[in-house]
Amino acid sequence: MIRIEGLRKTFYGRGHPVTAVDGVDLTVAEGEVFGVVGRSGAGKSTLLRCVNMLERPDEGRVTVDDVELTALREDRLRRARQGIGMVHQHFALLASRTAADNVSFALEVMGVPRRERAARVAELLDLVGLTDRAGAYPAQLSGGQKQRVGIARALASRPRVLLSDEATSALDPDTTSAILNLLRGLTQQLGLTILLITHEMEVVKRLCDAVAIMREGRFVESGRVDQLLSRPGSQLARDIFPLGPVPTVPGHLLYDITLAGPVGDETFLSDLTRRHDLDVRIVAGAVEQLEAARAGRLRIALPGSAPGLADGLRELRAAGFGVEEAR
Ligand SMILES: Nc1ncnc2c1ncn2[C@@H]1O[C@H](COP(=O)(O)OP(=O)(O)OP(=O)(O)O)[C@@H](O)[C@H]1O
Repeated sequence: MIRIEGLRKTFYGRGHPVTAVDGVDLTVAEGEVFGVVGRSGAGKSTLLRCVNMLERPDEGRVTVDDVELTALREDRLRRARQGIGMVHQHFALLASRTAADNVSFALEVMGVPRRERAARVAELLDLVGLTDRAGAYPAQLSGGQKQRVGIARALASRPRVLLSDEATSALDPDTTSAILNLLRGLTQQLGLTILLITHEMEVVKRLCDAVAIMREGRFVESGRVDQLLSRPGSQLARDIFPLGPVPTVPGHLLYDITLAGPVGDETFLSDLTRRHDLDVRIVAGAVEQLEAARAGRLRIALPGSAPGLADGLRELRAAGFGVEEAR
């Protein structure tokens, strides 16, 4: 549904040129939620803005729903953009218009006749669960309600693709959770494809099927969440399940075990004890049901001199667990 090939964008301001996006390839399948995560300045916003061509890339191709946007002139591009909705971190609502009128304004801009607008606005507000606040102004709405208006407005043109720029970053955890549920529901209900940028691991956990970690304009890791988590040395696993500083446990060696996908089974601990006579201590850990898979990481301490140690670790790796010495 979205295909990005060899994308590059450099800004030439005062001082050094900054290559914000430095050769990115990305495919998002229809109905998939793809998250790009990374710290501030990694190039996430620039990448997103290149997808709807608010920013013209210097190199590379962007194809959305089989239309190559990078090949279009401005007039055709304007039409193609209607197939791409955009949700913003700070909602970008018009303060002088009610929730209903904010959504209606998007329809007006698209040239939808006045007599059709009211019914469509009602339908959109219902979709985001905001029918009872239709007449409220943005200042009278909570952050979550404002974002619901933002989402309704983004869906006004019946887009097949939604771009989300930190949609939940300004919201508290409960509201974030409700908005993530709403977005997940919309992918199922409307068959939407979502490309989102975020710095919140919660968004990856609750919403994303696939993810890319962006650093200095490049993807350092990308793929389906369940597959990335089960890859040895996965940065994503470390980011989602941070285990903190490594303590010293006298006489023991510490290992970080990653469980994901089919190996969501924690009986391995009792297996290590029973079959290899290892005294296992759990030092830190978290296991959760994510949208993409059941996954987690455990830091365990094993006696360094135990005869069964090498066999036990070999067996864990053979069973598909990620096993690394804790660092
Ligand atoms: N219009 C611009 N002119 C000059 N430099 C820019 C412009 N837009 C972005 N940059 C630079 O490009 C780099 C990437 O910025 P970008 O906003 O894409 O990163 P980001 O990962 O989205 O960060 P944040 O989450 O803070 O927005 C930064 O070094 C930024 O200063």
